[in-house]
Amino acid sequence: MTEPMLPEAFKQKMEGLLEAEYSAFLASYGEERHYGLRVNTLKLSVEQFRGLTRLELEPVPWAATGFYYREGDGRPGKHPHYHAGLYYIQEPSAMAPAELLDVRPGERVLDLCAAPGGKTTQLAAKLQGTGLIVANDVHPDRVKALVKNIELSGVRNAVVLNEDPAKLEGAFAGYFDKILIDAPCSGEGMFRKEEDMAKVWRPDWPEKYAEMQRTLLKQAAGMLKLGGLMVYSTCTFSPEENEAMIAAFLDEHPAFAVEPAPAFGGWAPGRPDWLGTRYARGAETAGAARLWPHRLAGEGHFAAALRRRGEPAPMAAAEPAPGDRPGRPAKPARRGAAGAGRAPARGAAADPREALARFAAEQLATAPYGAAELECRGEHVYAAPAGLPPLDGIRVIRPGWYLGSVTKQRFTPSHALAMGLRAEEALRTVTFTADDPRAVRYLKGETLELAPGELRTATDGVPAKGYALVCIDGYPVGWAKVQDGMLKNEYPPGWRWT
Ligand SMILES: C[S@@+](CC[C@H](N)C(=O)[O-])C[C@H]1O[C@@H](n2cnc3c(N)ncnc32)[C@H](O)[C@@H]1O
Repeated sequence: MTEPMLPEAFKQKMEGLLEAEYSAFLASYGEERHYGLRVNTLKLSVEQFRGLTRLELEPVPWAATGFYYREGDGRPGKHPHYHAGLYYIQEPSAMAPAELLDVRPGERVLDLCAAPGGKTTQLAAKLQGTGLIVANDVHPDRVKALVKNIELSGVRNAVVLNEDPAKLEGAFAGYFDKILIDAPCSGEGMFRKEEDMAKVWRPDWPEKYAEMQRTLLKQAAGMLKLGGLMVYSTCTFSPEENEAMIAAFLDEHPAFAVEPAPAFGGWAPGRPDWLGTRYARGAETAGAARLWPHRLAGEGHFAAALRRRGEPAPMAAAEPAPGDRPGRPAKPARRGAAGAGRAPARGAAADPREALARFAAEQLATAPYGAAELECRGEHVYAAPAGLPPLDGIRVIRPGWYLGSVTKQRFTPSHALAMGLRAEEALRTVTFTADDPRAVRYLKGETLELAPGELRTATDGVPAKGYALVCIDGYPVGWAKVQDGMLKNEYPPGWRWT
């Protein structure tokens, strides 16, 4: 491959920093970039995916669900399995920060700079549908991509916000077990992947971004529980945005300490020797991780894990009592799985939850929203994860899993509902194999004809007319309405195969 045109000032700076290692660093820009994907374990296991795909996968040493694939080895971004959300295409070193955050089921997690959602979906997979993940990004356009990726991945317990973190500090003070700050940065680790980044880079960018990063770190710190862990990461090499950021933070926040990064294959320690004597706790930045493109198969990253010392207060885990959340409707009559069986009489009341319960009874085998709180915003119904604080005054894009909308007391299921379901949770399913041309025709939005027996029902006696969950190799990709052996396509226009 041809080397990207690296800015002269960048080369000089890196040569000064890396000294003897610089020639190996520079040579890495002449090598092929690395392609990666992460299996979405919300949908299937790594073994199941390996059994399904023809991609040749090599493990990423630091991510159990991460794999390298070869460019030209099919196009994973244009495959029916991609539309089923079976994997997320992610640069391998970008998988490191979420691994370092060590998220466990049941935790409350914040992804502060989340769009387009690579790390949000990675963290959500670690939660396995338990606890909750708040995904925030300040840019309205980028939030749209974040929502799409969360929905494609079938995440049920995410809340998506579009806020300046300053507005989150009050609502979420001391609330989260884990926080990821994947900070906006000068992007020096992107030069091989996106040449244009090298063209626009300026020598004063590290200082400019450092100012933003300092604020983000401080804001995140206030939202972390005692005993909680946060990871700060960038895809850049400059010490100003990395070791100096962490050292300054430690000097100002004595309650935080660096949790030393594990020694995964090729990970290098932070470089306190680049800081001089300016910071009292600079030496602790050796515990951060540097992923260098000349030392491992990845484009480059920095990540530091910071533990807030102290035991979490016993009250911190308490869930608010039902109805305790100002700005929300009073808690509805509990729905849960039972809601699927008991449909209120048609036309009895205008509560959107009743239309949802009717839909669940007629179209689903089980109502899959579990302990979530059903929340209505206008005609839209969401399943919000339990235990959220009031979100008044905060721009909430998704208060939870978007289930669908109600017009004239009729519930229309969302695409997000289809993507978050498992095939066995629908009463009617139609499955195509990924090789069946009808899989792509469905993804293009075409109406399809079914052969006898192709419509599967969860039990005998389910009417052949109604919503069917269309699956590829057994994994949902969207809705269709079945009538007289025809599949009327409900795949949303913005998602279609082009
Ligand atoms: C490195 S990207 C995040 C990538 C993302 N974590 C992923 O893995 O897909 C940084 C993000 O920070 C967002 N951002 C910039 N300033 C921000 C701020 N003050 N608060 C929250 N997000 C911000 C940008 O819009 C951008 O999407």
